Amino acid sequence: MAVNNQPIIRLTNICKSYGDTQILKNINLELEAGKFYTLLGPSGCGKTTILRTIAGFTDATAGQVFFDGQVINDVPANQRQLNTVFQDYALFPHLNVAENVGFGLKLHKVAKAEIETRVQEALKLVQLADFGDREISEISGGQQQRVAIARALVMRPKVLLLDEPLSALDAKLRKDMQYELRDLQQRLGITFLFVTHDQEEALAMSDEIFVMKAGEILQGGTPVDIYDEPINHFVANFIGESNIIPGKMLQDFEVEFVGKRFECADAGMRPNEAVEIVLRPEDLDIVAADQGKLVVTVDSQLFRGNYFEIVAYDNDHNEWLVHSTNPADEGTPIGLTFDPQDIHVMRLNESEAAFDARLERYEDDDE
Ligand SMILES: Nc1ncnc2c1ncn2[C@@H]1O[C@H](COP(=O)(O)OP(=O)(O)OP(=O)(O)O)[C@@H](O)[C@H]1O
Repeated sequence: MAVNNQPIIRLTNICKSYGDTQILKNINLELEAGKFYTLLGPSGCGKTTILRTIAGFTDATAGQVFFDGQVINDVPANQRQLNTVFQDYALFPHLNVAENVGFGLKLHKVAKAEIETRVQEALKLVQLADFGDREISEISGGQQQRVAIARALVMRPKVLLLDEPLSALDAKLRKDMQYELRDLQQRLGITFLFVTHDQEEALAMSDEIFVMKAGEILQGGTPVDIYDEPINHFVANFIGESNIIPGKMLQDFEVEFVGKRFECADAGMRPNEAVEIVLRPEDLDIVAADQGKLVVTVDSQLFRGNYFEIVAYDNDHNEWLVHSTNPADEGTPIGLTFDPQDIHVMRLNESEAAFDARLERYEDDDE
């Protein structure tokens, strides 16, 4: 028997332009069934346009949208087996909670008794079982957000598209909802494609993240892969905090920066190739100045609750961010040490495909 392992959603070479402005540039992505995916990128990079193209609210200028192996470019939005949760929830203020959730089923002429059962089921999933009779104006922002999710889930979609659904919530509620959404996705086992410009949210919730910039997907991968091995300056800078320092690859597993040679875990570049190195602030340890692999001078610091964030400069005027459990004295030199494995070396203009191929090649060589 054939095993169905094709992606539930596949985009091939999707382009979108408004007039002369190209908004999406050759987007290719695949979503497997049952996983939590996130499109992450700054405002205006095209995240919503990708969601709208998948949902059928926007036509691509070129390229194909596949759902379960079938091209769906010409399938109207209301006939696609997916639902969208919008940023502003788009609830109907004149309908109560249950009526809002059951609206789509009523439109599809589902029998009244079945609507009632499915609405109750959906409200239970989002922990609002007793709220069916409430007016929308009588529930909180977080509850409205859950009604919007219940309204989408009641249609039993195979894929749920979520466009910045947590952005209207305050920080505490937003965090609670991150857990709830992640838990809900795991319990239901349906595919979520979530849009956010909040990198912490993306790292916390996703099985896989696609990092976008100006209409392109720069890198896709698990949160750990993207955090540990960003392919370029933009991704390294956008995901987490990092020190990005110019350097030179001397040979495989040996890099030079701030005028010193260091062992590292990267390879496959040309000798003397200009590169950038990434060292995360939490991977740096402070020692006495004469014992450091590098010496930097402390410029300023902020107390962040469970650590001090120290800003320091080396002799080449590179800024270094260091997370430390102890404060440092401003204006004084300190030593920094780090594990060679924590140095990540990036080529200056490497595509994701070339990066992946190089990684594969030298990981094979290692064996
Ligand atoms: N109907 C339209 N006509 C012209 N330009 C549009 C239209 N819709 C979107 N755009 C432009 O396309 C670009 C991408 O918009 P999109 O909403 O996809 O970005 P986004 O990454 O979701 O941003 P945000 O995080 O701010 O929601 C923006 O520059 C936007 O102004």
